[in-house]
Amino acid sequence: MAIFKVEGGRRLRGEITPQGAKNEALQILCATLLTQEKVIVHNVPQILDVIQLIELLQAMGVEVERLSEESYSFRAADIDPDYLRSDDYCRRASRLRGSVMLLGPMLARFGVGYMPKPGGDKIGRRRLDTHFIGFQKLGATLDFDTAAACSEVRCKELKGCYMLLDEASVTGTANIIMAAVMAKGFTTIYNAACEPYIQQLCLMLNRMGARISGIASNLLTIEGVRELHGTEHTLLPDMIEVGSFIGLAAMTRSELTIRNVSFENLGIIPAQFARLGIRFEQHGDDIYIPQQEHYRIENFMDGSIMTIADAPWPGLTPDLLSVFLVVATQAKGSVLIHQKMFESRLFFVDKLIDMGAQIILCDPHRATVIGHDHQMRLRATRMTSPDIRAGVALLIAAMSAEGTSTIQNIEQIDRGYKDIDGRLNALGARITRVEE
Ligand SMILES: CC(=O)N[C@H]1[C@@H](OP(=O)(O)OP(=O)(O)OC[C@H]2O[C@@H](n3ccc(=O)[nH]c3=O)[C@H](O)[C@@H]2O)O[C@H](CO)[C@@H](O)[C@@H]1O
Ligand SMILES: C=C(OP(=O)(O)O)C(=O)O
Repeated sequence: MAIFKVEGGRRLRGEITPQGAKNEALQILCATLLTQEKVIVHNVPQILDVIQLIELLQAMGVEVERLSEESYSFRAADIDPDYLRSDDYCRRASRLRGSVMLLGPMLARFGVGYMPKPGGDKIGRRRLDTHFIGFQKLGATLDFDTAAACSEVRCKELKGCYMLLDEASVTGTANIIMAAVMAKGFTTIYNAACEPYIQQLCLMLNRMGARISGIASNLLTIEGVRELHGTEHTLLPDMIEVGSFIGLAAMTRSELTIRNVSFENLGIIPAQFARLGIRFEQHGDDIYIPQQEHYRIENFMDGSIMTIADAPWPGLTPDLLSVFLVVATQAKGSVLIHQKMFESRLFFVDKLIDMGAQIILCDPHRATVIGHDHQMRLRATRMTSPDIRAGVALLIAAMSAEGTSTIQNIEQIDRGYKDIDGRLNALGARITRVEE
């Protein structure tokens, strides 16, 4: 188990380029199972979740070739569906959330898929109803083996249909799309998630020969085709990393340029940071954040206290609320952070309170933050990273704090952020990785 020792109070300076997007990578890598031809993927981030998914694909029989540091080719010509019943598969698949998206492609191509309870962040209930109801509507049967805690989906032939999803689940939508691309006839998915990563998946599938229309909206129509072919795909920059770096720059009063952010795919994220009073400039596809001593949270137009809340895309992604929360602790003014989707994602505020932040956890979903306006520095402490995003929020807190903090369980951060210590140290941070 490794820990970070973080020397706080250092200002950073320079340029940083976001990694390829974690949550897009997980969808795209699963989609490579949909064809026996070669699929080349560029900008693949070297993070734990992605590495584990690549290893899992290899164990399933996918030929994987690393073409360069961040480019891979995948060829799923010789898949053994029976391997998915093995303990080895269950052990590997249950390490990450993204493995749930193996189900749709397996069902589409081999008529069967198995899934143990997936891993991922422990941030509250994370149900899979949307996935399974979608598969059932397409004609699959679902069996749950209680003893093995494993679900099996099976079908002879998938048939297109109309479905209105009970919620705009991101991985659920991706899974149903991948199942439907080779189903017979037309599938219509209403209340589909439509975030850029889903758009990217649809664009890639269309390049492979699928017929998906309505991309970028919440109403997708898919005309099933007999087979899909190989293609090449480049992952978008990780918008959660971009947001984390904006927050980091503000909190540590640093001057940073974030390169090649794909601004048009950041949606409401930059505007929400602007409402916290953080200034930045868009230079082409870069974001420049000048050094700023203070940032003042806006009120709503009627004078009431600002709320920052998550919502399905094009609303604000829940994955950035932990970063917004930590950044607000040094803003001027107050804000209510409302995490609507997950019920256990705000508990990490206890640590921030220990560090001297003024936060009231109103209930599991809402926290009120009263900013210090940098009049009082947070105090260094020892803490544990509970999930990827809280982990990075605690890292940001530690980097702004007075003294040296220790962060345990940094594997959680490594799941989603590539070489975060090395990349931030190159900008002037002092983060030491220690194996314990
Ligand atoms: C591997 C991956 O891509 N993980 C992301 C994916 O997880 P994942 O696809 O698992 O998350 P879902 O979109 O299914 O839903 C997340 C949670 O939000 C709730 N919910 C969802 C949709 C909705 O319209 N209303 C609502 O309340 C669900 O009940 C669930 O509790 O999307 C989440 C929501 O953006 C992100 O936090 C995760 O990082
Ligand atoms: C919740 C997240 O990841 P996962 O769905 O993989 O647990 C995340 O990326 O913030």
